[in-house]
Amino acid sequence: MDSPNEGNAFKPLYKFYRHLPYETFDEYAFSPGNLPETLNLLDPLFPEEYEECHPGDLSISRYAFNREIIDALSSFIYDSRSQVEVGSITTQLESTLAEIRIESVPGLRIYPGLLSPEIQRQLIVDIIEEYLPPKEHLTNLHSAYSLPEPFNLFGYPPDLSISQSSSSATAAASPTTLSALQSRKLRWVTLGGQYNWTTKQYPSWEPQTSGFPAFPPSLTTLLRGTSSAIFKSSLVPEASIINFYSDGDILSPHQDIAEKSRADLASISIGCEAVFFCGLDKSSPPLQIRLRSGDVVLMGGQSRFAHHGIGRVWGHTSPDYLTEFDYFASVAPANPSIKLPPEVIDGRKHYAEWILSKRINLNIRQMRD
Ligand SMILES: O=C(O)CCC(=O)C(=O)O
Ligand SMILES: [Fe+2]
Repeated sequence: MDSPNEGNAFKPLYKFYRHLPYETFDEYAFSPGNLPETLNLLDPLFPEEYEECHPGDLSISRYAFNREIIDALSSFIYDSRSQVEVGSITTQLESTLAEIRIESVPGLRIYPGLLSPEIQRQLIVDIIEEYLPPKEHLTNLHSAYSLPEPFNLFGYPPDLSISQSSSSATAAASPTTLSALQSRKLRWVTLGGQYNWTTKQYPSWEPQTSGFPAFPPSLTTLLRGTSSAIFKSSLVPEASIINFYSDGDILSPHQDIAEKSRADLASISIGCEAVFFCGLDKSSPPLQIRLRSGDVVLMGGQSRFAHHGIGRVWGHTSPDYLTEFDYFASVAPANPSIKLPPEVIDGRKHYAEWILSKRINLNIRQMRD
């Protein structure tokens, strides 16, 4: 058995980033040459800075956003919400799309800022209003608490009391409030094939059988579209874990190996900034990648089973286009035939404030070949 610290080159980096002020992190990202050798921070928006210190380790491709790409990205909004303005998605036509590959972690691909502000806002609305409420979509809270049904994170007064679940074997969960769930207690929700965190397995039943929540169609549209137009990836989205992070949170190093497929894993970042660690083995310092809202990371090839984790999240670093209330008021629901109850519409005024200090990560997986 591995002794936890021996040969673990990730550990000192967690320690380093833990108390690093955001301003210093930001400075380091612009001057990786000034960093101690183990700190090779890659800022995907400015890969040339990194390339200067690690010549030959990056390959950077830049493409113009063409019609096929824009159509693929906007179909996420168009398909389900036919009348919605596409806004800045079309302005992306004038910009370029970067794909960054890293020699030292083969198969890893980074697409900085791929998802437009519209898509990010849509995802936030869908997560709160479509993905969290169904009770089949398990969260870290279900085993400990009796959650209101449907579980609308902002659909009830914040002081709503949340009692311990009767089946909860743990005395650890004392009664709490909705506002505590919003601020730190909600850590993850699972979509599609429900990963079991205890057995570390996916269920053996097949999609389409009863009790198996369908993978959200809107997310499938987004992933399929981008996979064919941009990623050239065969990923079939079947299961997703959505992580909710707050200021200072980390995610310990791990490998995602429960899937019986080598298909790429797609990972979307929304909200606050983070540093992502990724390396093929634990005994060498991992690559450290600055992740911002709208960035997409694909873990394919050898990197699919790489060791990775989140070194730290910095609160209050979400972009302005997510933190203004007005933007959320106008987002249509994924399913236009569902009329939103007034308390959900009213609750939207809290989304912008919530995302100001949150990082959301959606990682999307194929369970088996
Ligand atoms: O938050 C991230 O970017 C990574 C999340 C992750 O690795 C996981 O949920 O397995
Ligand atoms: Fe992971």
